[in-house]
Amino acid sequence: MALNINDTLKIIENLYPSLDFEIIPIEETINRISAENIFANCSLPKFDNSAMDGYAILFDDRNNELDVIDTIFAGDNTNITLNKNCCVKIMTGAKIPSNATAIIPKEETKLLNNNKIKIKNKIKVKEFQHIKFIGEDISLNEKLINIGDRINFSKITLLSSQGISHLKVYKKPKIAVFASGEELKLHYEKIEDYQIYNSNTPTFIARAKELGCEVTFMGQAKDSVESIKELINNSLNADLIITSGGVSVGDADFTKEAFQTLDFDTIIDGIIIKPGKPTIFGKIKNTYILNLPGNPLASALIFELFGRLIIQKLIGSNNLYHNFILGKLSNKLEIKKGKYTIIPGMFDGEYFHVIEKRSPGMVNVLSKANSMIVLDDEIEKLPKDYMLKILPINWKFFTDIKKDFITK
Ligand SMILES: Nc1nc2c(c(=O)[nH]1)N[C@H]1C(S)=C(S)[C@@H](COP(=O)(O)OP(=O)(O)OC[C@H]3O[C@@H](n4cnc5c(N)ncnc54)[C@H](O)[C@@H]3O)O[C@H]1N2
Ligand code: MOO
Repeated sequence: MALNINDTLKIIENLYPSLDFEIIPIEETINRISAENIFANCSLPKFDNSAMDGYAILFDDRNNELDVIDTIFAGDNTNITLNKNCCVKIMTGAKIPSNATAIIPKEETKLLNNNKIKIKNKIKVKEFQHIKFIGEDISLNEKLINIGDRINFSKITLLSSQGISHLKVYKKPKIAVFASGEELKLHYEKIEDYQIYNSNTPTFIARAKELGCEVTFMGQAKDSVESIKELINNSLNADLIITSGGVSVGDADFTKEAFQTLDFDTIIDGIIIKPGKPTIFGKIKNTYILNLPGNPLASALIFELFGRLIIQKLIGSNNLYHNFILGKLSNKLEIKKGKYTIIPGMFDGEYFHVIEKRSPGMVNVLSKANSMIVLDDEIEKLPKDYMLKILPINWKFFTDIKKDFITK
């Protein structure tokens, strides 16, 4: 029986695939998911230091002429204490004298002679100004990375600042992809007028790679149970098999039957959603299987809505839910009510423009879209400017239109 969208999401939320890990140099961890919590093993800054090139002084001496007793560079290992009316010349990042209570930038001082300075008139000095204090950035034992966090450049900042060279990350999940359909040919093959190119398989190979998976193309099944079974058997070392086509009720739709003969444990048999209702999800031993419909747009949208969440599980991410951005509908919209509906569109930063021509069998839709909305089954009409919850698909947030992005 077909499930509603919330039950489908709940099933995915409650999958607990077994995840393997490996330990790799941090330089290679980009886009991987951490399999360990990381705590700070040292405070940052490690010692009180200067934020400016200038002079470290005692705040109470700010109106006096000061003797320059030493110079401290970043990296110097010093242990200086200031006496009254003394100061040290100091560089940005250098350890300050233990009792210094202000740093005066060089340009706010005048040199009286080689060894004497005075803060220029009219300069207001605040106690502790331009001092970076021990631990104000990172405190000892602070949690820096959680299990399930995706590693990006800013996590690399944290790891390298702590002298951490290697990280335990989840192994990339193995995804096997194939399609079925007698009419299909691969894009590098010669085709006849009555045949079509298989665009779904390359799509899912590309998308799964983008999402951090190791992907294998398994080939293309003929419209026969035996042919599909052979590909399934060859794919069972994968964590997830993605297929498309052959899941509806046509005389040549054998995907379902082929899986059934192989101890397929059906988890989802149809989703009450448009497009993509005939979607099937299940498991053989430890391999999950997502049978998407053959229609290119239907399969791609179902993959974006549900398949991506399955992949979030398989890569070990702790981000297991869709997030959205609020934006306005650019023009009024009318749809047939009765089913939850996925609608692709282009969000320009303010307005969501529905892609008008969007039949489930089309291929020329998602390349024009960067996002989608999911409408409740009660909705029939939406007015222009209606506030939508927009789910990103292909979202880099650069645009081909020059915009003034400064907040004024
Ligand atoms: N009597 C009914 N017919 C259909 C129903 C239904 O409920 N009752 N559901 C429709 C819906 S909804 C969908 S979606 C499709 C799904 O069908 P299949 O998954 O069995 O897909 P196919 O029949 O194999 O193909 C459908 C369509 O997509 C093209 N296709 C298939 N694979 C690829 C590929 N890899 N690359 C590009 N295009 C592909 C195929 O040529 C067909 O045109 O069933 C409806 N029918
Ligand atoms: O999945 Mo179908 O029409 O809903 O393309």
